Amino acid sequence: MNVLSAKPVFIGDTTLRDGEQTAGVVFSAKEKIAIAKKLDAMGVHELECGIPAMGKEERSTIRALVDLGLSARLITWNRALIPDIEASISCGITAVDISLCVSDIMIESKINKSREWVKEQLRRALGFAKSRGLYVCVGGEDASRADLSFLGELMQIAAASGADRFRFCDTLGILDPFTMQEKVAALTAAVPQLDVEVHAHNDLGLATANALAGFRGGASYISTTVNGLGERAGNAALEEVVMALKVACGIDVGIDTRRLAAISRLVGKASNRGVPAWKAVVGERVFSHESGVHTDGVLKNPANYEVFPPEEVGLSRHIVAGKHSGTNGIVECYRQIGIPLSIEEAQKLMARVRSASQLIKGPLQPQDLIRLHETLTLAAA
Ligand SMILES: CC(=O)SCCNC(=O)CCNC(=O)[C@H](O)C(C)(C)COP(=O)(O)OP(=O)(O)OC[C@H]1O[C@@H](n2cnc3c(N)ncnc32)[C@H](O)[C@@H]1OP(=O)(O)O
Ligand SMILES: O=C(O)CCC(=O)C(=O)O
Repeated sequence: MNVLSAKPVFIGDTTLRDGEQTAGVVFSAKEKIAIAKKLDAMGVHELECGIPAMGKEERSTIRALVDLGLSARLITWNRALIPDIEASISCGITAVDISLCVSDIMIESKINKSREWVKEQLRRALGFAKSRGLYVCVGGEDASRADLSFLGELMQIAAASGADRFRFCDTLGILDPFTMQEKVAALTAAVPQLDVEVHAHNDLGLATANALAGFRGGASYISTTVNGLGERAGNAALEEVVMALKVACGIDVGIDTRRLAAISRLVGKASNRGVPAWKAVVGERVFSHESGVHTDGVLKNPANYEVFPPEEVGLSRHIVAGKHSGTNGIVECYRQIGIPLSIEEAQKLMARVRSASQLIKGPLQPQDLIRLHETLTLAAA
């Protein structure tokens, strides 16, 4: 049992906010409702569901999501501006993320303000939200490039003004997991009274690793999106985070993992961003075996080459006949189409399977296997 398993961990999924911010992606209200219902049914703890400041249409979708009465907490994204928070309240929302730029580069060259302004605006916006009884997460945009002592100061202000948690954002996806763990650990040690969320982007392909590193550093909330959708290279993927916590860290976050493939397909379709066949955890072919040594091992015991059974995430196993097949794999492929083979027959077929696969540059389909089997029978006649 991993030592971390005693620590509570909550998944805050932002497919409907950061996921939809993927350039060119739009979810209809119907799609947002379908995605939210499925995420809720599988046990995701919190859904960041949109940005009320965007306008009437977005607010009407958020209201419809509120009306669903889901078990998951619904939270909206807001700039540290009172009208943004008022727009959230008008949707019936009871939890808000109040976002502030916290790195000097963004404070100076994006919002054209000062650290003092950020501190003051935090007090003002947070004070307003708390006076309206809202659950508040303070979002530290670009926290990974911010001065750590300034972050600590902001977190102290946030805690003293009643914030419920602080979101540490690696907005540009620049951290390595070791640095992520160190930074989050320093902040959770400095301000232990405030829950921390880790929000990791995937610009260097490290989002999932960084999400887990943030958790190891003391974060109790992990921000995810289905399929890792999100700004630029995306966010830490829900399916990767949940399964990595389960398999690599021994932590069950209470999410029904058997529904991961289905939610992945739903979001893939709604976002018009197909899921690559080799996508970690949920790709259609991540439980496909062709290579002789691997297939033989899997047929004897799937645990030889599968980190968890495919059914655990709603997928199934495929044994494929192709260029790298061995005898035992070929016997299995023929067995699956109702043709029992002896080892000698499989050995004879192996060279033909290899050549055919090289010719078509891919795996053999049942009709190809039947045709090759006929050539074998003819040769024997
Ligand atoms: C890292 C992230 O993913 S943060 C989430 C970002 N998501 C989005 O931007 C998607 C939705 N956004 C929108 O619909 C629009 O940008 C809106 C409604 C939020 C704002 O629209 P506009 O008022 O037209 O402003 P515009 O988008 O051009 O510029 C952003 C403004 O917000 C300000 N701003 C940015 N972040 C913050 C913040 N955390 N707190 C306060 N103000 C902020 C900027 O300084 C800029 O204001 P300025 O024009 O006075 O300099
Ligand atoms: O400020 C926040 O709460 C989140 C912003 C965000 O999505 C990011 O910084 O990547």
